[in-house]
Amino acid sequence: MARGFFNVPTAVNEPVKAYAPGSPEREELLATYKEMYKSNVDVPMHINGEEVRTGNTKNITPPHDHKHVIGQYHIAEKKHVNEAIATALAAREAWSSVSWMERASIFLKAAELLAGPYRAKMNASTMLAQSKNVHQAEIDAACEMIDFFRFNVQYMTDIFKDQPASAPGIWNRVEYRPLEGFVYAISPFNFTSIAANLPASAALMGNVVVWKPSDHQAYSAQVIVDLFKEAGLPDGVINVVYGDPVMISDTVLASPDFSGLHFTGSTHVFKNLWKQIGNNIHNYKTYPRIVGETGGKDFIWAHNSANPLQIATAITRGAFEYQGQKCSAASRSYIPKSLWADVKKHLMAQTAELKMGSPEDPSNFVNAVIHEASFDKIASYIDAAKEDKDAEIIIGGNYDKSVGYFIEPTVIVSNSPKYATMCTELFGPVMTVYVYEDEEWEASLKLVDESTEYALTGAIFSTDRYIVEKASKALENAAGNFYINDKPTGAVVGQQPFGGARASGTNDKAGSAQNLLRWTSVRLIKETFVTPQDYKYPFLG
Ligand SMILES: NC(=O)c1ccc[n+]([C@@H]2O[C@H](COP(=O)([O-])OP(=O)(O)OC[C@H]3O[C@@H](n4cnc5c(N)ncnc54)[C@H](O)[C@@H]3O)[C@@H](O)[C@H]2O)c1
Ligand SMILES: N[C@@H](CCC=O)C(=O)O
Repeated sequence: MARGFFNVPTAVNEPVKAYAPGSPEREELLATYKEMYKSNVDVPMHINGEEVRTGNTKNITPPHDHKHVIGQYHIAEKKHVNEAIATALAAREAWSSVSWMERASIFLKAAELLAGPYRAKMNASTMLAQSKNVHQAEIDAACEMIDFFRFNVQYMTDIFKDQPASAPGIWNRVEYRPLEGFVYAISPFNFTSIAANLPASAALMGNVVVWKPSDHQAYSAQVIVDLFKEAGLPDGVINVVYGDPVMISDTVLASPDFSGLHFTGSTHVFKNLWKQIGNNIHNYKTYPRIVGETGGKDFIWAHNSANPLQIATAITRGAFEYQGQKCSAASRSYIPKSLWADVKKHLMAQTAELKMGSPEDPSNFVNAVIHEASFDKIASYIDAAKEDKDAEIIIGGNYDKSVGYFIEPTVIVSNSPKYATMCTELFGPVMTVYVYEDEEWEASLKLVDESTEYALTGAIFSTDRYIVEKASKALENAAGNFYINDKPTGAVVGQQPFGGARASGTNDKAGSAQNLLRWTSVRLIKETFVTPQDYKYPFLG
């Protein structure tokens, strides 16, 4: 019961810890990693707050050390998915009517727990099972997740404040109801923070959720569940199931109470889910909300007024951090001929310094790609580039999966702007460069715009403001997150709301009020204080 118009704490970004040698945070994190490496974790599903173990399990193995089993997770049969749906619906009445401050408090508490006692666990599980280095784990699993919780609370109250005008004698108001039914959250392997945010953003707005994490993120998903529980999230609000994504999705999407999909993952999976929802549309009680952030083929475009060292640095960080497994990762570059020799020189120098190996050694900048299927796919494109006359590998090109799924940061130069690796999302540490004639810079912008189906992130480099303006205009639909003189990765909640259009998603901007609005169904209430009792217009006399 609210007895006041409360202000929530002003959201601020969680400072990124440095983990410098000898620092207490580094010692705690590496000790936690070592402990988890030996732990043999048993990850259950979570339905109505109960841990559900089916005995039907799959192993969890570090991508950089895939012969070592660090635990297992339990997978669902159809009946568990139906239980998760029924449980969510049973929890809905209490959760949807509890005051928003109670919901806000839970997620604000989760933010503080994660900033403190859960930080090392969340980061270490992400390093271990998703193969992120210390810095990549910290900016994702700790800071971005904390930011999602804090900023979403603030955005929720900003939304609530948006109220209509009222003419004399009446009071118009809107209430932001949760959707009628339940939300289905499907999350990817690559960002622990996204995995937490997909169910949490819907739950914050009063919805109940069935959450299917990626199999490859199960370890840190368990830490997220523990965090929510300790923060006070009631049983049944977020229910977690693992297993066959097709069976789980078929079951969920067959429910008449399905009211929203919050998806992040690849484009083809999202398109198929959309189609399936369309085919089932006559069965649903309400039109489901569909929010999906999907694939990308993110670009770096440079003009000859740009600084070659800055371009090379943007490629090294933008393409190779987290092994190119960010949806925002740069994977195609367009460089003017007059700058290419310098850019190449800096790129060779920088990539020569990159160390590759287990995240347990913080000096390793590059770790392993997520699983064998991904490794094999990336390796096959590298092999093709070794043969193709249109392509030349100038950096990297080696790979080895004997211990972990390691692929060297690789740079391909292609003389064809439509070469396969200029257009296809590989989701690995591969950058393809197309060198264009300086005077053809306008035509090269057209190539950037038209070479792929995606429009997620992109970066342009120039010191000439006329060029910056022209390129920004020419590429206005080519990226939902557009960067000027900076790499195209590393969006920060509250600063760069994230998402793309075209085949990259519905662009509902994770970490923004726009996203939260999708999880509400507005009820307008008009109350008249002096209710008319005479139907006649004045001119009728
Ligand atoms: N735009 C963004 O914000 C964003 C952010 C992160 C990742 N991504 C994209 O995600 C992809 C990488 O993540 P991934 O490998 O985990 O993606 P993925 O599509 O393989 O899996 C994502 C989720 O969908 C599930 N899934 C897989 N097949 C399914 C099916 N047939 N039906 C229902 N669910 C299914 C998976 O189990 C997982 O939970 C890349 O394409 C990347 O660009 C996009
Ligand atoms: N928001 C992240 C990317 C998330 C997708 O994988 C970034 O901006 O780098």
